[in-house]
Amino acid sequence: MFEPTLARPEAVAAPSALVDGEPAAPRVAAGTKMDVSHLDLSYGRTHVLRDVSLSFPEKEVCALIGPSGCGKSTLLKTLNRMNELAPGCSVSGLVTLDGTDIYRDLDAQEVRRRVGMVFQQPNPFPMSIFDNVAYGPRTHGVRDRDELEGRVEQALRDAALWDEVKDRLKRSALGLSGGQQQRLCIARALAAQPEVLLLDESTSALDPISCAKIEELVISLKGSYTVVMVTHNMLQALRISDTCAFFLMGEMVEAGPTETLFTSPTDPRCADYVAGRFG
Ligand SMILES: Nc1ncnc2c1ncn2[C@@H]1O[C@H](COP(=O)(O)OP(=O)(O)OP(=O)(O)O)[C@@H](O)[C@H]1O
Repeated sequence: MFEPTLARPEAVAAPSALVDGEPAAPRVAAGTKMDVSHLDLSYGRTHVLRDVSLSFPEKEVCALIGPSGCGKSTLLKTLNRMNELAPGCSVSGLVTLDGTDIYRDLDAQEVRRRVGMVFQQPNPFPMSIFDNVAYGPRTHGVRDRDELEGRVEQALRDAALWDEVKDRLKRSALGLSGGQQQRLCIARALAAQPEVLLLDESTSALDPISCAKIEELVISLKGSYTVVMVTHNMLQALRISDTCAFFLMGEMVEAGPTETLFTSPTDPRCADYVAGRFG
């Protein structure tokens, strides 16, 4: 076991700061689900994120784009404190969920329950389809069989997988196709009833049909969840995201409504990237 060396983030605009003895109101705009302010992150001596500030509007999809190694996945992991699991990681700045500082004022387990994550490669547990989806609720103390069954069915329906698996819930999840496995992983994340869903290149390992199903799924999830996704697929970002942020070498270069970012970006580096001239 290693000890994470996470530095306590220095609150830049701590929502819990006292002003004249009264708690200050959260300094995030209405409609903002998560907010990142002046975030810096290093792995040992490698400075990976530099003074990143970015807001994630509630119940919208935000795509993080940029060339390989620019820090997209690292930023994603700071949103549910997964970065703490990497040795030598230190972070400063402020990350809030509904205006609350997730590093100072929330427990890491609570953050990870409220902010779920799905990875690039489908990673179902070697257990039944039912047990995969029930895993989160069980971990959070749900024991009642009816409640568990209800949660599993709802999550599988939300992940557009119920009809394909309802007759084989006791069979191994490893027998599903890659695309089905990834939707199962989304169902597993949804069963924990998160408020935010992080998708880290979650379609890049899939065939085009499975990829299209996940894209449809993400579109259907907005309205219920706030989604932040990392993608290398510009067309995918254009198809399914509402807002988009372009990163380069650890800096957030430009962010805004996806259509604006793709049709009339202000920064020439962003213009070159979305036009496919590099990356
Ligand atoms: N656990 C870690 N320890 C040390 N360095 C890391 C770690 N994770 C990532 N890095 C480094 O941080 C930088 C950003 O990596 P990150 O994975 O966030 O980039 P990315 O934009 O998501 O890249 P890609 O698109 O290729 O997935 C890279 O230089 C990477 O080598």
